[in-house]
Amino acid sequence: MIEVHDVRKQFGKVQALAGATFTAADGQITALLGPNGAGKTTLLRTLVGLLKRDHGHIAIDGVDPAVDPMRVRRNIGVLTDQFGLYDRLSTREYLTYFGELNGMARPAISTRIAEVSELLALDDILERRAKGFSQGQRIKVALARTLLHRPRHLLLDEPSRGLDVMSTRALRRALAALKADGCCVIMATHVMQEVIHSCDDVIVIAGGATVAQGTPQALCARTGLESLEDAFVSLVGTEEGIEL
Ligand SMILES: Nc1ncnc2c1ncn2[C@@H]1O[C@H](COP(=O)(O)OP(=O)(O)OP(=O)(O)O)[C@@H](O)[C@H]1O
Repeated sequence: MIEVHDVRKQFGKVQALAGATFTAADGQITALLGPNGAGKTTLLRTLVGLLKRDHGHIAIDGVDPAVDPMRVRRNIGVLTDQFGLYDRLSTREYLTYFGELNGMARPAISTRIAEVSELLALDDILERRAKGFSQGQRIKVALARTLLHRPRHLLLDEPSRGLDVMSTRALRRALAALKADGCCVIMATHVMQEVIHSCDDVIVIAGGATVAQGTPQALCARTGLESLEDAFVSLVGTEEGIEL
C-alpha cells in the first residue's frame, strides 16, 4: 500500500507539488490523471526517493522512501520517461544484468525472462541489441526490466505511449496479471481509454494537489457527468492533458 499525505515539492519558484494526498491499495491499478505540468512525474520520483520532498508524509508498506530508499527500491518497480536501455546489449543480456543487480540467481532470471517475454510479447526482440529499437520496443523492454524482480509496487509513468494495438493489449494483460498477484500499481497516463479499461481507482491531480480520488464511476457521479473525460475536465477545469 502506498500512502501519501500533504506532500509538497518546490523547484525554485515552481511549486510542483502543493499538497498531494491519497492512498493506493494493493491488488488495484490506480490511475494518476492530471494536465501537463500537474506534478505527476514529480510525485512518482518523490515516491521512490529520487527527489526529496519539502513537506508531508509518504509510506510504502509503512516505509518512508526519504528514510530508507534502498528498502523501498527493493520492493518497487519504476518505469519513468528515461528508459535507460543500453544500445550494445540484447534484451536478454539487459534483463539478465538488471536481474543480477536485484540479487536474483541466474536460473531464476532465465525463468523470469521467459515469463515476462511471454507476457509482453518480446520474443522477436529477445536476442536483438537495443540499438535501433522503436519507441514501443523500448518501452516494452523497460517495462520487462521493471517487472523482472516481481516488485510488490509499481510506478508507471505513461506506459502506453507509443504502443501499437498488440503492445497495448500486452500491457493490459501485464497489468491484469500484476493486479491478480496483489501488486499495488500507480499509473500516470493521459489516455482515458487505458484508465477506463485497466484502472480501479483514479487520483486526479492539478496544480500539484489532489483534487479528487475515486472509482471512474464515483468521479462521474460526483460531477454529475456521464463520461470520465467530462468528469476530469470538470474537476481540473481544463481539457489539457487528455488523449482519447
Ligand atoms: N527539475 C525541475 N526543475 C524545475 N522545474 C521542474 C522540475 N521538474 C518538474 N518541474 C516543474 O514542476 C511542474 C510539474 O512537473 P511534472 O513533470 O511533475 O508534471 P507532469 O504532471 O508529469 O506533466 P506532463 O503531463 O506534462 O508530463 C512543472 O511546472 C515542471 O515544469
